[in-house]
Amino acid sequence: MMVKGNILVADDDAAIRTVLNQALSRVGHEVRVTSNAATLWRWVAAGEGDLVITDVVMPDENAFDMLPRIKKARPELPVVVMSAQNTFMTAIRASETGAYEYLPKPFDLNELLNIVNRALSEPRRPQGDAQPDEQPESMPLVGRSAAMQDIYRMLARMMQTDLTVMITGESGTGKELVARALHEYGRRRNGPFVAINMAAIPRDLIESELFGHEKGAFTGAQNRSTGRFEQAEGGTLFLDEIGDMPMEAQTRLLRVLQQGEYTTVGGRTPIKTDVRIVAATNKDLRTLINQGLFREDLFYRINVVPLRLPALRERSEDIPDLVRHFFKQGESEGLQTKRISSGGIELMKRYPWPGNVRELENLVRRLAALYAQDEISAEIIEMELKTGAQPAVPGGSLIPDDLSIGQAVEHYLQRYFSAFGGDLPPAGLYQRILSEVEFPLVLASMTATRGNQIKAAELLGLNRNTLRKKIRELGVNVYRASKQA
Ligand SMILES: Nc1ncnc2c1ncn2[C@@H]1O[C@H](COP(=O)(O)OP(=O)(O)OP(=O)(O)O)[C@@H](O)[C@H]1O
Repeated sequence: MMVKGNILVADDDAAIRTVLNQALSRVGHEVRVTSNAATLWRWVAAGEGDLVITDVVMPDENAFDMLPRIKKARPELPVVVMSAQNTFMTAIRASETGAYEYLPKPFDLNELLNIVNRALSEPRRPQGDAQPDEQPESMPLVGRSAAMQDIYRMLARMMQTDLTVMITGESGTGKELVARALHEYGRRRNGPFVAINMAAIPRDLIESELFGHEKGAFTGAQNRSTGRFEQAEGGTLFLDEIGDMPMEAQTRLLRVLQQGEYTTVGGRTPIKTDVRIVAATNKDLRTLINQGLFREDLFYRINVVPLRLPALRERSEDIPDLVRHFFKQGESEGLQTKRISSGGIELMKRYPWPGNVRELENLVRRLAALYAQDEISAEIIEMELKTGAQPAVPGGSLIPDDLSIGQAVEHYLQRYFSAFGGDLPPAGLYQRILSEVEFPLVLASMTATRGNQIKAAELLGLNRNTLRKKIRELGVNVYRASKQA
């Protein structure tokens, strides 16, 4: 159902005013438009309008500076903020200053109409306190692609809540970074952020790590120990690789989520807990549920807000920003800042990045550390990316079809050594080359068996546990198709 309202529009761009005026009037709203902040403020102060749509940067005032005043004068007036500066911080500021919704420009008119309709039909209540916060000097998340815009908006919304967030995405897409941002910009920022990686802890110790144990609870438990839940009290607990959580620990976790309390291993007294849970996985939990390895009821409890981080190849337009960001980071640690030639950037945009942002970060650091020249040429990028390139890349392979594996490696090594002139490459070459061959091998086998580890192990002639270990070490990820968000 469409609710009609009186809408105030402020934007110094006449074309946007016209478009909004027409679109909103057509569906029956009353619309008033202005090109400046002063007029908008006059209307708002006079009690006019049921909803405001405003641009951020206007000639006389920035909407973010005006928003606290609007919220103070008219706490129930929803304000939709539009901006062409589509960064993480814009979304965060919009949310912190109490904007109803943030829309990166260019926006979709239908989306805007939906937001307007939603804002006008929701029961009126004041949203979020305006808290004029100091701007952090650096942004935690880099990238302005449409895919990242969606993430920023979702994050901005989630920061004002304590809802459980479930982050999915391939290895290296920034799941941990996002979990930290949720904490550091959210309302629990003054509490602790505690991270625990289920894949990195021996399975039989996970329960005790999470919930703590009493003295003598099991062999080797010589003292009482606090768990991560207790350490995270009042803050955020990040459960990384939650798909690797053993069943018993899952049962305990479910109880915490249902009842807000838990007992330590070997303990009797229930302990109340106030912890926000953020979980992450690069596995498809639905597959694990089907295999009986993950509790379905727990899944529904933690999948309250699913957030799917895009793979880097789905947002290759962010690569130049990321490259600049990582060179700058390296610079603050004493590495040389460099540029990558436009041809080099093009190659990087076509590369599939199986290790996602982490792989890109490593490459940029390697370039900063290993090469003397200011501008990194396309040839160097081609050579550096070559071992990771997979034959079936859309847009063309970098390796000729008729090359054997041995020839390809030989070819790579020749160019690799020559890139160092007379010097030797860094130590550890044997393992590096082997794992670069292992990666595509394991990935191809897992893809061919559609992620079935038993079949892939058989195909490779490896023990299942060995394969599991390799998958983890190499960061192989085959659950590409799990679209959830
Ligand atoms: N949008 C981004 N902007 C800047 N840096 C990023 C971004 N995304 C990821 N990174 C960087 O890439 C690296 C990998 O990110 P992170 O560890 O958060 O990934 P992950 O998805 O948790 O990986 P895994 O599943 O392997 O644990 C980190 O160094 C992180 O700082």
